[in-house]
Amino acid sequence: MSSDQQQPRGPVDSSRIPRFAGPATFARLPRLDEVGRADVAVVGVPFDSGVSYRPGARFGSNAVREASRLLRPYNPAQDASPFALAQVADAGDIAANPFDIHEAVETVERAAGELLDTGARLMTLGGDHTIALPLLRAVARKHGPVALLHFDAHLDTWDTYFGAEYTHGTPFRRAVEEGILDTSALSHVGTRGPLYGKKDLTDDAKMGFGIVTSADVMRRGVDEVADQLRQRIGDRPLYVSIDIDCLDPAHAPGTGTPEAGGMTSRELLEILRGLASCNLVSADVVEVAPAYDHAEITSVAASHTAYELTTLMARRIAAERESAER
Ligand SMILES: N=C(N)NCCCC(=O)O
Ligand SMILES: [Zn+2]
Ligand SMILES: [Zn+2]
Repeated sequence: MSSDQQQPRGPVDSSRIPRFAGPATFARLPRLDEVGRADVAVVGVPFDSGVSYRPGARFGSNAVREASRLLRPYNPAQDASPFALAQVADAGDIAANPFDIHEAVETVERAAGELLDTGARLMTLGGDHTIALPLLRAVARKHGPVALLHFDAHLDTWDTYFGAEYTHGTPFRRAVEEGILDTSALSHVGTRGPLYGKKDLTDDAKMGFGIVTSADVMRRGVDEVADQLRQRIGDRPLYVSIDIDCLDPAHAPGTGTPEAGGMTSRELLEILRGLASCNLVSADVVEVAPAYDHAEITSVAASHTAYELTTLMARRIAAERESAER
């Protein structure tokens, strides 16, 4: 860090103020309005009007914030202190219309674009998976078509539900149609469970997606999977979208469309750590529905997932700053 730069303001000191006291921001970090600008803006999108089964992900953003109180400032798995490497701040919530999906999608795209215009990378806490589409639109407006790494039990490349084009099962088909994804670097990880027909898979492959199923992760192991993903992504601008239902219901019961046979939270976190060299430009963690959770199992997993993603972004920001100063 050059001497003229201010040190980032980190989390509240949990040895002085108990971590269960005070309002919850992500990881007890300052609010964006307290620090002015951020390198990584953690933003909530409490929207779940695009779900096909159990509702409730609108309460996910705040559940993840609450569960993130126990996060600590040093990440040993990545040997990095993310909140010292970069200014990470909680940007609050994007208020989207729960009764009008088209309007909500526009609101999320506009608000995300405004945050990106400040130079921040986004760590978004959902909300249901519908919100990935406007987030990708905003990111692609800045970076051009991006590589996508999508962790999910589901493909989310279906066409419509009840005639609706914007739902949590359709964001990535829309994104491919709109040309905002780099179709040479699209991967699903954690895929499993029953489909409507084989065509779901052939359509998905035609769009350019590669699939690493949850069984592949178990058989091949996390290091080999991460190596393969890293090779496919290269140095392209990368967006990572994590549907918490990529985890087994034992690791993430609090979600709207659970499927048996999923990854463990340990596998997810390890694969993410294996992406350390990638140019992660923004990310989301979605589909946490706390009403079906127990003992914060799901929101704790989601908060640690967001912490690993934030660490990846902070490390990349620090590396870019160093190479610019050289
Ligand atoms: N994105 C999530 N979580 N689920 C999509 C499931 C769509 C369906 O009900 O077929
Ligand atoms: Zn899913
Ligand atoms: Zn999904």
